[in-house]
Amino acid sequence: MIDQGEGVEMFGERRGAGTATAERAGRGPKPGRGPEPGPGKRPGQVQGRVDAADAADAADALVLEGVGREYRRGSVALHPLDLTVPRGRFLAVMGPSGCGKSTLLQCAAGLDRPTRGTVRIGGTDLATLKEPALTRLRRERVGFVFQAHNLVPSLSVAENVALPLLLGGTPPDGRASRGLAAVGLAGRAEDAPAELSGGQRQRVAIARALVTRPEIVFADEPTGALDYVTAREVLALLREAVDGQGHTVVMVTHDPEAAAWADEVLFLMHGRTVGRLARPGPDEVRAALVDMSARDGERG
Ligand SMILES: Nc1ncnc2c1ncn2[C@@H]1O[C@H](COP(=O)(O)OP(=O)(O)OP(=O)(O)O)[C@@H](O)[C@H]1O
Repeated sequence: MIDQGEGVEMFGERRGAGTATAERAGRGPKPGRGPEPGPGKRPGQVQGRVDAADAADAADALVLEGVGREYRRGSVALHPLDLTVPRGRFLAVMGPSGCGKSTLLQCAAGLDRPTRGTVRIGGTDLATLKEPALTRLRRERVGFVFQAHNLVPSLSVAENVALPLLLGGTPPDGRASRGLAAVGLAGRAEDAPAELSGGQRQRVAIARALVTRPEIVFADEPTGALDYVTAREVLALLREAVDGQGHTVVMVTHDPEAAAWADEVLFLMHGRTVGRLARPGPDEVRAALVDMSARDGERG
């Protein structure tokens, strides 16, 4: 059974209608996660990054207020929802095909304009930005990891990682090399993407997504094309990006195993938030999905 929650704030800094069952039970972390935060720290909070915070850093990574998306009149892909993702958190978004996961991600990432509501990334209201500024925000303040890694085949691995910096006119200054080392590919910098395995390419895509130190990383089915072991490696990197480097990740996934790496799982159905779970294990995620479908079936 999962709790209902329309106004969704991770870990309930502003608790809405529902608080996750697992959270109430005070259950600890799952094995296989990254390191736990120390005493007095919020999950995923990294002290160094917080100490270095400037005024902009004080804002939540992502705030959605009443965000909805209608494609045609009467065809609502996303009913108005509220969602806050503080910095340094890892949120997974799940739900059956067509429930609005990609629509939510695209609106939140500034890839699509919602038909109502407000999206703020690091305090910036995306509706106030014209296309060039929005493009710049996506390039400099947002990281993307897709199922298809979207590496440029004619560029080397290192050049692919450096690309977001180069496009913004910023010299990489060793950041691409450090990013590649962080994903365990320091020795492959000069290779072409075609010379890497699928999992290695996805690791390059993660290094590229993090190279600008974005305020938020959106990952759409990042492990969808990977086998179990390789998927775990990729998820461990995303987890480490949050726990070790203070990044914020929002990941759409169909896979309960993948969702269980997140700090919180948000469940959508028919374009609405129908529940959330804090730090669930894969079996709890599976059970929640079954419960959701059963309740939906009862409603007919
Ligand atoms: N460009 C579009 N024009 C019209 N309807 C759309 C468009 N994109 C999505 N939709 C509709 O919006 C709803 C939500 O789609 P969305 O792609 O967000 O779902 P999803 O949960 O990501 O699905 P999946 O898991 O299959 O990728 C669906 O009913 C879909 O048909």
